[in-house]
Amino acid sequence: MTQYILAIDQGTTSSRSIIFADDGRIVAMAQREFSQHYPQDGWVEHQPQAIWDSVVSTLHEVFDACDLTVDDIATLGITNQRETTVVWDKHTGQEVYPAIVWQDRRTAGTCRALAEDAELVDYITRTTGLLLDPYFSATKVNWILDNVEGARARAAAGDLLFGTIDTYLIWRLTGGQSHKTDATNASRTMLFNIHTQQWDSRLLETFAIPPAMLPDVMDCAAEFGDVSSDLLGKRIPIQGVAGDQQAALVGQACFEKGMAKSTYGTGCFMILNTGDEPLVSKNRLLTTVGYRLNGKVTYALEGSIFMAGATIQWLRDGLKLIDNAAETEALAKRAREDNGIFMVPAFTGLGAPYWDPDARGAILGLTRDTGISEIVAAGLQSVCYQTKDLQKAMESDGARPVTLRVDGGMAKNDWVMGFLADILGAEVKRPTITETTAVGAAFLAGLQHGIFTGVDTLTHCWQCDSVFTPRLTKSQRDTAYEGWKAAVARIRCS
Ligand SMILES: Nc1ncnc2c1ncn2[C@@H]1O[C@H](COP(=O)(O)OP(=O)(O)O)[C@@H](O)[C@H]1O
Ligand SMILES: O=P(O)(O)OC[C@H](O)CO
Repeated sequence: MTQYILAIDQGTTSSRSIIFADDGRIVAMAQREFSQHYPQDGWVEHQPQAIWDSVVSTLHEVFDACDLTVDDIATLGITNQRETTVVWDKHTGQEVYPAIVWQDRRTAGTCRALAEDAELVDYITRTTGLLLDPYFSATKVNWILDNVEGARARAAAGDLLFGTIDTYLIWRLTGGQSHKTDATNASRTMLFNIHTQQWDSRLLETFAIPPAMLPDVMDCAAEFGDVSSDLLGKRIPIQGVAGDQQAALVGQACFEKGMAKSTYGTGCFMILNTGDEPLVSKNRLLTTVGYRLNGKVTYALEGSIFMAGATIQWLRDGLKLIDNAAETEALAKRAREDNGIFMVPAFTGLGAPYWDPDARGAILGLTRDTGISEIVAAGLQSVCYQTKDLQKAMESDGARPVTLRVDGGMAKNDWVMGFLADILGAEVKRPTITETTAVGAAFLAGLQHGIFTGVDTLTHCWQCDSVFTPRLTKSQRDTAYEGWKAAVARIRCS
């Protein structure tokens, strides 16, 4: 008899619930967007209640979209936007402040001040694999405790809990019975020692965070608690959890050292499986937990690009050059080739490997015959050139990606994927199922539940939809990439 798995994918702009059959098929999906709040320049917040409401709505709607009932569901997996920070009262469940989102830069000053201590900066990188940056949860928790009246005293008294979105959802789904996270989400807090797999007491002291606020850290396939029967009418075990980018690594079946995936959504996150050893980057890539199964950690290198699909949104909403993202493909095909136009989409600075927060965007090489097609093509190409930067950084760290699997909204664009293969000089593979984050969460839950016996099951289920093969000669590729590097050099601030 077919077994069914429910996956919650709680992303930055929307929440999805997806039901998978045990052969990997998607049976039904429901999605809800929720509001983004920008209370000040550089601040990004979510209302935890709005996140919760969107999740609960999709949990009901996904059953409306198919013939199954909750009795058909064997297990539940969760994947989530990472780093986003919630602090709540453990007695009332009430958050003390809105969720501070991963994109929020309000703690940049704190990070700059701490960065004067070179030994601390080095300690953070050695211990957590991360860079001292507002992106991660640690300074966000510290900010809440410092800025919400009475919060520090309540935290010291043991009344407040901290969680990333997985933990917050587990807490609410279980009716406040379970305060847990998984090793991938913990590895994005800047409070977690990725070598010992423990919360780090020195960092908790540095960021003045009481240890009692922290969730227990579990494997990605583990017992996280049961969804309370009040919610869906039946208890369902939560048995798989991973941050969304790591869940995509799992969902893309990148289980061998050297396999990489790149997710092209709003931003782009490229993650390379580096096996048992945490490889320390000399090129400002992040070392992170890829997944942890049966207590065994598989490490990964990660490069984060802030503007991927968001560049296309800007072409649509900011410049109004296009009506929808899909149009870009036909326009780019019409663009003059080798036109020497480069767009550097540093709207909020540059991410990996530059980490240049003050850089700002530019379009270079305009001539009288530049038209909309050329500008659109340059926007699409910028995402590929940034991926090339990450590939180069990984290679220079001694970790050449041998396979690149792609997913996310932008991966649907054949022209972009073709150019990506051209500029990387490597094959790019797109799977049939592109909901890879949810696949990863469902797979982890199914693994713990005993529906799947091991990672080999997913390796065999993964199906390729398209392979994009490089067409440019090495010299054409090198010339194009030199042009990109020159353009980036023009806008760098640090
Ligand atoms: N055919 C396309 N060509 C280029 N970009 C696209 C295309 N379709 C969607 N996108 C871009 O992909 C993004 C949406 O991808 P998605 O994976 O849903 O993102 P997220 O999960 O971050 O919200 C949007 O920013 C959109 O501009
Ligand atoms: O929600 P997404 O897909 O934009 O992913 C966000 C990342 O997890 C942030 O690190």
